[in-house]
Amino acid sequence: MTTPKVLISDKMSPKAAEIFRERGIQVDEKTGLGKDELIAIIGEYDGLAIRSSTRPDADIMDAATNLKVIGRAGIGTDNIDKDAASARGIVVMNTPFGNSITTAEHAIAMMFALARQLPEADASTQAGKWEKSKFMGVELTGKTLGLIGAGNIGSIVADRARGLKMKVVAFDPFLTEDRAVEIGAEKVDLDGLLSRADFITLHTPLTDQTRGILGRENLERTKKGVRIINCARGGLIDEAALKDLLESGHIAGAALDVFGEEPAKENSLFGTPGFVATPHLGASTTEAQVNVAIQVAEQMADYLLTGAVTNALNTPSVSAEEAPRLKPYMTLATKLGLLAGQLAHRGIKRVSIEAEGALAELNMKPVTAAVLAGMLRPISDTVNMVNAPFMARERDIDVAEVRHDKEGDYASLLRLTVETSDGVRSVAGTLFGDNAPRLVELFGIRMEAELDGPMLYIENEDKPGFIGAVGSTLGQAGINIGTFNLGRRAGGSDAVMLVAVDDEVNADVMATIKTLDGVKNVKALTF
Ligand SMILES: NC(=O)C1=CN([C@@H]2O[C@H](COP(=O)(O)OP(=O)(O)OC[C@H]3O[C@@H](n4cnc5c(N)ncnc54)[C@H](O)[C@@H]3O)[C@@H](O)[C@H]2O)C=CC1
Ligand SMILES: O=C(O)C(=O)COP(=O)(O)O
Repeated sequence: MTTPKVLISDKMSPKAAEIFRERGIQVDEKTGLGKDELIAIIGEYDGLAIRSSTRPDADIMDAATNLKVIGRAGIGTDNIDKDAASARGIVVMNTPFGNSITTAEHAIAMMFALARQLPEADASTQAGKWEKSKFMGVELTGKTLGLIGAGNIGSIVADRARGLKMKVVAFDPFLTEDRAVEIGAEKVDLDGLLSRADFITLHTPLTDQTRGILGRENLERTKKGVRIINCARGGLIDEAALKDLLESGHIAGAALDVFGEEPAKENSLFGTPGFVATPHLGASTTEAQVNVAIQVAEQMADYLLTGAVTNALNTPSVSAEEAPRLKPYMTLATKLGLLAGQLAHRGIKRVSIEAEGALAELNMKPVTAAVLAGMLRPISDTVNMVNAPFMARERDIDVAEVRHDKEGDYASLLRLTVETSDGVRSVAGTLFGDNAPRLVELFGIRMEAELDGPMLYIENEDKPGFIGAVGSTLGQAGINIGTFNLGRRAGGSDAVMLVAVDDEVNADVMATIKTLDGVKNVKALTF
């Protein structure tokens, strides 16, 4: 394996580079690159470690011909085109907890800043004005804090706010009543929150559903004198409406750490009375930055060196212990998927993926992803383990995973049962001695075959002389046979043959084989 190479393209704690080097990974740190500059060099790298400034999009990923993983030292991944990454098989991972306390503390700091007008009072005092009567504040005790988004950061904010004797109400469609009780918040709908909250703080990701969640209409429905804090993402609030409502006095204060356009060197809100701004500092503490740098570097190094996947947004997790055990099963799964996909004549409607024996004890999600990647490869040049589950869903393929407790004939077995409009057919395989994948059953017929290189699949009536006829047709065409794998349905006249050939079989030879007496179906396969 060649030494993987990682580019760190945003400012990060030196811990990240240190860890990459300790793990034997080459690392370059080049921050502040323009898009074209990044495109010019990204082809060299296997990994890209970023924060929020680098915005990897489809153009950058097209140039990133070796890129296997993008690691976000932080939480939000709205700066990464995840569909483009998935389509190219690039794993996207983040560090979901490393900066959450720090960000929650920033939201609380912003709340105090608004309640006591700290930034304006500071500027005025340092300007020698001593305007004691101008800066009349409000107490937090007894006030209602409305949380929009009660995930990791929102829950920490709720905990701190309760420590300040505030009443916490939360709007989050995914928050259960039990969890609301646990975090000490009352679950409410958005209207209830807008009408009751004295302070509103946002803690959702930026998605198509949350974009503009505090648009003009919702801002107008807030309680008069409300104070609003946004340490989540700029696109959640309508900035123009916020400015109008601050100027009209309906909103008493707003503190934004994040903006629709960043870096926000200019913004219409700047200078508005009651407005407080910080330059996306939510995650900027020494502690949080060390946490996320260590975590992102460890996760990326694990993936590049061992295949272990942690905190990925577009592919199932695989632990460092599981990765080496799963690897041969993934190869088996891909090969069986390829076989099933190549032999399916019509669109696949349903696939059942069954595990027996040792495999049934392992994490099935990556195995399923590998099956689907193999199965869809005949119809897609771009499918891979990362995007295969999405592609299967897009094609309405129903995917079922089944684990069997019972021991079968093999130490482990993987069986795929594929349903198309032509019927239901299954293939099964196992791992032999040195973890070598082997097919052991094809459409209910027992046979043992390695699935490798170009192969010919032939279904025929079981008649004397048939094998010889196939052999001589291939021989006359100058095609060398590697292995001949035969199987026969018990008691019946159906036989199947998988022939490993050294070279691909051309259309003329295929046509000749199709004319042999007893042939029912012929297909050229590749693995
Ligand atoms: N200012 C900064 O420097 C930082 C900002 N952030 C931002 O904070 C966001 C939240 O982070 P976490 O709490 O760790 O994420 P999380 O995933 O733990 O929580 C997000 C919550 O939002 C909720 N949610 C999703 N859609 C919603 C909707 N339509 N309405 C209401 N709630 C909805 C989810 O159910 C979830 O509970 C991140 O996505 C990131 O954008 C995170 C870290 C630092
Ligand atoms: O973790 C997040 O989502 C953040 O917004 C932090 O952004 P940053 O890493 O400070 O650019």
